[in-house]
Amino acid sequence: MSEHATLMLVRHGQSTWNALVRFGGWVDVPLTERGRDEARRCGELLSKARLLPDVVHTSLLRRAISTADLALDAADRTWIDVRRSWRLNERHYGSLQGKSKEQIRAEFGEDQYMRWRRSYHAAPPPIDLDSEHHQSTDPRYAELRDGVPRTESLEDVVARLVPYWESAIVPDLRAGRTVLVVAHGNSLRALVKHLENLSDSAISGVNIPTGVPMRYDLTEELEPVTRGGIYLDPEAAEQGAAAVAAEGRTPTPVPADKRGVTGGTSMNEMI
Ligand SMILES: O=C(O)[C@@H](CO)OP(=O)(O)O
Repeated sequence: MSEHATLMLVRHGQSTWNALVRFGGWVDVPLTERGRDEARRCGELLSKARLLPDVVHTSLLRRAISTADLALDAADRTWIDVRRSWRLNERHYGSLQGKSKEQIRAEFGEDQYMRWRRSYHAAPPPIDLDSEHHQSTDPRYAELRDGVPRTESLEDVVARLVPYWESAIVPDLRAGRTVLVVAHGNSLRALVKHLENLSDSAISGVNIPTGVPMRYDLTEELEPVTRGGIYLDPEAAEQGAAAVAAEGRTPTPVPADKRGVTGGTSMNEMI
Protein backbone atom coordinates (compact mmCIF):
# COMPACT_ATOMS: atom_id res chain seq x y z
CA MET A 1 0.00 0.00 0.00
CA SER A 2 1.31 3.46 -0.89
CA GLU A 3 1.79 5.97 1.90
CA HIS A 4 -1.78 7.21 1.58
CA ALA A 5 -4.96 5.48 0.50
CA THR A 6 -6.71 7.31 -2.33
CA LEU A 7 -10.46 7.80 -2.32
CA MET A 8 -12.25 9.61 -5.16
CA LEU A 9 -15.80 10.87 -4.57
CA VAL A 10 -18.08 11.93 -7.43
CA ARG A 11 -21.66 13.10 -7.33
CA HIS A 12 -23.58 11.93 -10.42
CA GLY A 13 -23.88 14.34 -13.38
CA GLN A 14 -26.91 16.57 -13.77
CA SER A 15 -30.16 14.58 -13.70
CA THR A 16 -33.42 15.57 -15.37
CA TRP A 17 -34.81 16.57 -11.99
CA ASN A 18 -31.68 18.54 -11.06
CA ALA A 19 -32.36 20.47 -14.26
CA LEU A 20 -36.00 21.01 -13.29
CA VAL A 21 -34.97 21.78 -9.67
CA ARG A 22 -37.20 19.07 -8.19
CA PHE A 23 -36.46 16.97 -5.10
CA GLY A 24 -35.10 13.67 -6.41
CA GLY A 25 -34.28 11.41 -3.47
CA TRP A 26 -34.86 7.73 -4.31
CA VAL A 27 -36.75 8.43 -7.56
CA ASP A 28 -34.72 6.86 -10.36
CA VAL A 29 -34.42 9.73 -12.85
CA PRO A 30 -31.84 9.65 -15.70
CA LEU A 31 -29.01 12.03 -16.58
CA THR A 32 -29.52 14.96 -18.93
CA GLU A 33 -27.19 15.39 -21.92
CA ARG A 34 -25.31 17.91 -19.81
CA GLY A 35 -25.05 15.30 -17.04
CA ARG A 36 -23.61 12.79 -19.50
CA ASP A 37 -21.03 15.37 -20.61
CA GLU A 38 -20.12 16.02 -16.96
CA ALA A 39 -19.64 12.28 -16.43
CA ARG A 40 -17.34 11.94 -19.44
CA ARG A 41 -15.36 14.99 -18.33
CA CYS A 42 -15.05 13.44 -14.87
CA GLY A 43 -13.39 10.40 -16.47
CA GLU A 44 -11.05 12.64 -18.46
CA LEU A 45 -10.04 14.49 -15.29
CA LEU A 46 -9.32 11.20 -13.51
CA SER A 47 -7.26 10.02 -16.45
CA LYS A 48 -5.31 13.28 -16.77
CA ALA A 49 -4.51 13.29 -13.05
CA ARG A 50 -3.49 9.59 -13.28
CA LEU A 51 -6.01 8.77 -10.57
CA LEU A 52 -7.20 5.58 -12.19
CA PRO A 53 -9.64 3.69 -9.99
CA ASP A 54 -9.21 -0.03 -9.26
CA VAL A 55 -12.77 -0.44 -8.00
CA VAL A 56 -15.99 1.58 -8.19
CA HIS A 57 -18.84 1.70 -5.69
CA THR A 58 -22.21 3.14 -6.76
CA SER A 59 -25.76 3.46 -5.45
CA LEU A 60 -28.63 1.54 -7.08
CA LEU A 61 -29.87 4.64 -8.93
CA ARG A 62 -29.29 5.04 -12.66
CA ARG A 63 -27.97 8.59 -12.44
CA ALA A 64 -25.01 7.29 -10.39
CA ILE A 65 -24.62 4.07 -12.38
CA SER A 66 -24.64 5.90 -15.75
CA THR A 67 -22.19 8.50 -14.44
CA ALA A 68 -19.79 5.77 -13.31
CA ASP A 69 -20.10 3.93 -16.65
CA LEU A 70 -19.47 7.05 -18.74
CA ALA A 71 -16.58 8.24 -16.55
CA LEU A 72 -14.89 4.84 -16.54
CA ASP A 73 -15.31 4.57 -20.30
CA ALA A 74 -13.64 7.98 -20.76
CA ALA A 75 -10.82 6.88 -18.43
CA ASP A 76 -10.47 3.48 -20.20
CA ARG A 77 -11.29 1.64 -16.95
CA THR A 78 -14.58 -0.07 -17.90
CA TRP A 79 -13.16 -3.40 -16.70
CA ILE A 80 -12.63 -2.65 -13.00
CA ASP A 81 -14.58 -4.28 -10.16
CA VAL A 82 -18.01 -2.80 -9.47
CA ARG A 83 -19.96 -2.85 -6.21
CA ARG A 84 -23.41 -1.36 -5.76
CA SER A 85 -25.52 -0.75 -2.68
CA TRP A 86 -28.76 1.00 -1.70
CA ARG A 87 -26.74 2.32 1.23
CA LEU A 88 -25.11 4.80 -1.19
CA ASN A 89 -28.50 6.01 -2.47
CA GLU A 90 -29.53 9.65 -2.22
CA ARG A 91 -31.36 10.61 0.96
CA HIS A 92 -35.00 9.57 0.75
CA TYR A 93 -36.79 12.90 0.53
CA GLY A 94 -40.18 11.63 1.76
CA SER A 95 -43.24 13.50 0.54
CA LEU A 96 -41.03 16.14 -1.12
CA GLN A 97 -39.89 13.67 -3.81
CA GLY A 98 -40.96 14.93 -7.23
CA LYS A 99 -41.87 18.40 -5.93
CA SER A 100 -40.44 21.68 -7.19
CA LYS A 101 -37.94 23.21 -4.74
CA GLU A 102 -39.10 26.69 -5.68
CA GLN A 103 -42.72 25.78 -4.88
CA ILE A 104 -41.89 24.09 -1.58
CA ARG A 105 -39.89 27.15 -0.53
CA ALA A 106 -42.76 29.45 -1.52
CA GLU A 107 -45.33 27.30 0.30
CA PHE A 108 -43.47 26.59 3.55
CA GLY A 109 -41.00 29.51 3.77
CA GLU A 110 -37.22 29.71 3.71
CA ASP A 111 -36.65 28.38 7.26
CA GLN A 112 -38.68 25.19 6.85
CA TYR A 113 -37.34 24.67 3.32
CA MET A 114 -33.75 24.87 4.55
CA ARG A 115 -34.51 22.74 7.63
CA TRP A 116 -35.77 19.97 5.35
CA ARG A 117 -32.85 20.36 2.96
CA ARG A 118 -29.88 20.94 5.24
CA SER A 119 -30.54 20.38 8.95
CA TYR A 120 -28.88 17.20 10.23
CA HIS A 121 -31.83 15.83 12.21
CA ALA A 122 -34.99 16.91 10.34
CA ALA A 123 -36.73 14.56 7.92
CA PRO A 124 -39.55 15.65 5.58
CA PRO A 125 -43.01 14.10 6.15
CA PRO A 126 -43.04 10.43 5.05
CA ILE A 127 -44.13 9.74 1.51
CA ASP A 128 -47.66 8.44 1.04
CA LEU A 129 -47.85 4.90 -0.32
CA ASP A 130 -50.41 6.19 -2.85
CA SER A 131 -47.72 8.44 -4.34
CA GLU A 132 -46.22 7.45 -7.68
CA HIS A 133 -42.83 8.39 -6.18
CA HIS A 134 -42.54 5.85 -3.31
CA GLN A 135 -40.14 2.86 -3.57
CA SER A 136 -41.80 0.39 -1.18
CA THR A 137 -42.51 -2.17 -3.91
CA ASP A 138 -39.41 -1.59 -6.06
CA PRO A 139 -37.74 -5.01 -6.58
CA ARG A 140 -34.23 -3.60 -6.23
CA TYR A 141 -34.96 -3.06 -2.52
CA ALA A 142 -36.51 -6.49 -1.91
CA GLU A 143 -33.88 -7.31 0.72
CA LEU A 144 -35.22 -4.42 2.85
CA ARG A 145 -38.72 -5.95 3.01
CA ASP A 146 -40.80 -3.54 5.15
CA GLY A 147 -37.73 -1.42 5.85
CA VAL A 148 -37.72 0.62 2.62
CA PRO A 149 -37.50 4.21 3.87
CA ARG A 150 -40.44 6.57 3.44
CA THR A 151 -38.33 9.55 4.48
CA GLU A 152 -34.83 10.14 5.87
CA SER A 153 -32.84 12.83 7.68
CA LEU A 154 -29.14 13.21 6.94
CA GLU A 155 -28.58 11.52 10.30
CA ASP A 156 -30.50 8.48 9.00
CA VAL A 157 -28.29 8.47 5.89
CA VAL A 158 -25.12 8.45 8.01
CA ALA A 159 -26.55 5.53 10.02
CA ARG A 160 -27.20 3.39 6.89
CA LEU A 161 -24.08 4.47 4.99
CA VAL A 162 -21.38 3.97 7.65
CA PRO A 163 -21.84 0.16 7.83
CA TYR A 164 -21.22 0.01 4.06
CA TRP A 165 -18.19 2.29 4.36
CA GLU A 166 -16.74 0.01 7.00
CA SER A 167 -17.61 -3.35 5.49
CA ALA A 168 -17.11 -2.66 1.75
CA ILE A 169 -15.10 0.50 1.06
CA VAL A 170 -12.54 0.43 3.88
CA PRO A 171 -11.33 -3.09 2.95
CA ASP A 172 -10.66 -1.87 -0.62
CA LEU A 173 -8.70 1.12 0.71
CA ARG A 174 -6.76 -1.11 3.13
CA ALA A 175 -5.90 -3.39 0.20
CA GLY A 176 -4.18 -0.41 -1.48
CA ARG A 177 -6.80 0.05 -4.19
CA THR A 178 -7.70 3.45 -5.59
CA VAL A 179 -11.41 3.63 -4.80
CA LEU A 180 -14.03 5.60 -6.76
CA VAL A 181 -17.41 6.22 -5.09
CA VAL A 182 -20.14 7.57 -7.40
CA ALA A 183 -23.14 8.61 -5.36
CA HIS A 184 -25.37 11.59 -4.53
CA GLY A 185 -25.36 15.06 -2.99
CA ASN A 186 -26.58 13.89 0.41
CA SER A 187 -25.05 10.42 0.61
CA LEU A 188 -21.69 12.06 -0.14
CA ARG A 189 -22.39 14.77 2.45
CA ALA A 190 -23.01 11.95 4.94
CA LEU A 191 -19.70 10.33 3.99
CA VAL A 192 -17.82 13.64 4.21
CA LYS A 193 -19.34 14.28 7.66
CA HIS A 194 -18.17 10.86 8.83
CA LEU A 195 -14.70 11.10 7.25
CA GLU A 196 -14.01 14.61 8.50
CA ASN A 197 -15.84 14.25 11.79
CA LEU A 198 -17.76 17.46 11.02
CA SER A 199 -20.27 18.85 13.52
CA ASP A 200 -24.00 18.67 12.81
CA SER A 201 -24.02 22.38 12.02
CA ALA A 202 -20.82 22.40 9.92
CA ILE A 203 -22.22 19.81 7.49
CA SER A 204 -25.26 22.02 6.79
CA GLY A 205 -22.99 24.42 4.86
CA VAL A 206 -21.50 21.73 2.61
CA ASN A 207 -22.90 21.42 -0.94
CA ILE A 208 -21.54 18.95 -3.48
CA PRO A 209 -21.49 19.89 -7.19
CA THR A 210 -22.52 17.43 -9.90
CA GLY A 211 -19.87 15.52 -11.82
CA VAL A 212 -16.66 17.00 -10.38
CA PRO A 213 -14.29 14.40 -8.90
CA MET A 214 -13.00 15.07 -5.40
CA ARG A 215 -9.84 13.44 -4.13
CA TYR A 216 -9.16 12.41 -0.56
CA ASP A 217 -5.76 11.10 0.45
CA LEU A 218 -6.27 9.22 3.70
CA THR A 219 -3.85 8.46 6.52
CA GLU A 220 -3.32 5.02 8.02
CA GLU A 221 -6.22 5.88 10.37
CA LEU A 222 -8.29 6.79 7.27
CA GLU A 223 -8.36 10.45 8.19
CA PRO A 224 -8.15 13.02 5.36
CA VAL A 225 -4.68 14.48 4.82
CA THR A 226 -6.32 17.66 3.46
CA ARG A 227 -9.55 18.73 5.10
CA GLY A 228 -12.32 19.32 2.58
CA GLY A 229 -10.62 17.09 0.00
CA ILE A 230 -9.24 18.36 -3.31
CA TYR A 231 -11.53 18.93 -6.31
CA LEU A 232 -9.84 18.11 -9.62
CA ASP A 233 -11.56 21.14 -11.18
CA PRO A 234 -11.82 23.67 -8.33
CA GLU A 235 -13.47 26.37 -10.44
CA ALA A 236 -16.25 24.09 -11.71
CA ALA A 237 -16.68 22.73 -8.18
CA GLU A 238 -17.09 26.19 -6.68
CA GLN A 239 -19.64 27.25 -9.29
CA GLY A 240 -21.52 23.95 -9.04
CA ALA A 241 -21.68 24.03 -5.21
CA ALA A 242 -22.95 27.64 -5.28
CA ALA A 243 -25.67 26.64 -7.76
CA VAL A 244 -26.78 23.75 -5.49
CA ALA A 245 -26.88 26.11 -2.49
CA ALA A 246 -29.08 28.55 -4.46
CA GLU A 247 -31.62 25.95 -5.66
CA GLY A 248 -35.20 26.99 -5.05
CA ARG A 249 -34.31 30.66 -4.70
CA THR A 250 -34.24 31.44 -8.41
CA PRO A 251 -37.10 30.78 -10.83
CA THR A 252 -37.16 27.16 -11.99
CA PRO A 253 -36.00 26.88 -15.61
CA VAL A 254 -38.50 25.66 -18.17
CA PRO A 255 -37.57 22.71 -20.43
CA ALA A 256 -36.83 23.59 -24.06
CA ASP A 257 -39.97 21.81 -25.36
CA LYS A 258 -42.24 23.93 -23.10
CA ARG A 259 -40.61 27.29 -23.76
CA GLY A 260 -43.13 28.32 -26.37
CA VAL A 261 -45.88 27.91 -23.76
CA THR A 262 -44.43 29.70 -20.74
CA GLY A 263 -41.08 31.18 -21.79
CA GLY A 264 -37.94 30.68 -19.67
CA THR A 265 -34.54 29.10 -19.89
CA SER A 266 -33.80 25.74 -21.47
CA MET A 267 -32.87 22.89 -19.10
CA ASN A 268 -29.44 22.66 -20.66
CA GLU A 269 -28.76 26.36 -20.24
CA MET A 270 -29.42 26.43 -16.52
CA ILE A 271 -26.91 26.87 -13.67
O1 LIG B 1 -33.16 16.45 -4.74
C1 LIG B 1 -32.32 15.76 -4.13
O2 LIG B 1 -32.45 14.53 -3.96
C2 LIG B 1 -31.11 16.45 -3.53
C3 LIG B 1 -29.93 16.37 -4.44
O3 LIG B 1 -30.25 16.79 -5.74
O4 LIG B 1 -31.45 17.78 -3.31
P1 LIG B 1 -30.82 18.75 -2.22
O5 LIG B 1 -29.53 19.29 -2.77
O6 LIG B 1 -31.88 19.83 -2.10
O7 LIG B 1 -30.65 18.00 -0.94
